[in-house]
Amino acid sequence: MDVKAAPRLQLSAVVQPESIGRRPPSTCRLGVSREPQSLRVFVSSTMMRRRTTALEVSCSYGNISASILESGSVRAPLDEELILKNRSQEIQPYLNGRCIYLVGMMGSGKTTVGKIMSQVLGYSFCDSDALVEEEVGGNSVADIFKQHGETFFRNKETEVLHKLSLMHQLVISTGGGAVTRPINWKYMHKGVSVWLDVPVEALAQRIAAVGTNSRPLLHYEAGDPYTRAFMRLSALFEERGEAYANANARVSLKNIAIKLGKRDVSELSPTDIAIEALEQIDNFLKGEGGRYAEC
Ligand SMILES: Nc1ncnc2c1ncn2[C@@H]1O[C@H](COP(=O)(O)OP(=O)(O)O)[C@@H](O)[C@H]1O
Ligand SMILES: O=C(O)C1=C[C@@H](OP(=O)(O)O)[C@@H](O)[C@H](O)C1
Repeated sequence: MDVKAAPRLQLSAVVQPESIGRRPPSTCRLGVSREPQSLRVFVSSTMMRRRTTALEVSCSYGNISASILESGSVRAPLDEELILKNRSQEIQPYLNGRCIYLVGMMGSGKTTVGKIMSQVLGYSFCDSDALVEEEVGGNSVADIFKQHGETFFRNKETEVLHKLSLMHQLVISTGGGAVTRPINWKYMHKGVSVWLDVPVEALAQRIAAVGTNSRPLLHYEAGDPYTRAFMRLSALFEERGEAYANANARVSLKNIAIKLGKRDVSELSPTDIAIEALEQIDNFLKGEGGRYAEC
């Protein structure tokens, strides 16, 4: 390899991740260590939160390949960022500004995954629970349940979904029970709905880790946190499984794990799930209305 060519090569390899992010880094430092058949390029920038990403640039007979060795700092590894961006570009013309409604059980990742999707699509993110809380003077969902009861909450949730159905370019994280009222589907079908289908065991693990204070429907069971979350979520899923299947697209974490060769759904990152969500939306939009497309 012509080592004089290395600095130019490093720069193009480094610039690419930034060009697909929101904005360029305010500082960017490069370091190079040279070994016999390869160069290692270390990049750190303030955008990458001052941690270091190492790219390995290797050379054989003039062909150059770059691969990420380690990326502790970037929001998602380079290839995932690219896939996300490509998928979002593919669906934009078909989506045509329609809102995306994420539905799924409590803890299924509607908020976490929804924020990633909204960023990459250039949409705003919105949480229907938070809008209900605003409508009720800033009271938390748990307080609304306590003071006014579930029916009052559900009525407010329906009002909020009605208002949202008149809007565009939003990724909306809906409350886990929004699917139970047919009128809510009338509103959600103004946009594209996506079911995050997460096994109950994984939901229970996530909920047990964060506690049930903000989720009144899970709050009162006795027993250890995992078991009580598991019991309650299983019963709710039994009631609601069919309602979630009204969604236009289904994102099955079990299927993603199989596809990516992971042993368990707990090994999937929110970005893996966002990528699959965009793919399933793509399938739905291009297929003109199949109920949902399997992985
Ligand atoms: N893919 C994931 N892997 C592990 N934990 C996750 C994942 N997605 C979300 N979580 C965690 O699960 C909890 C619930 O996620 P959240 O996005 O709030 O779900 P929802 O909005 O559907 O109730 C949070 O603590 C979140 O950090
Ligand atoms: O499943 C449900 O019935 C509920 C889910 C909650 O939202 P998340 O799914 O965002 O936790 C919230 O709307 C309320 O506690 C009721």
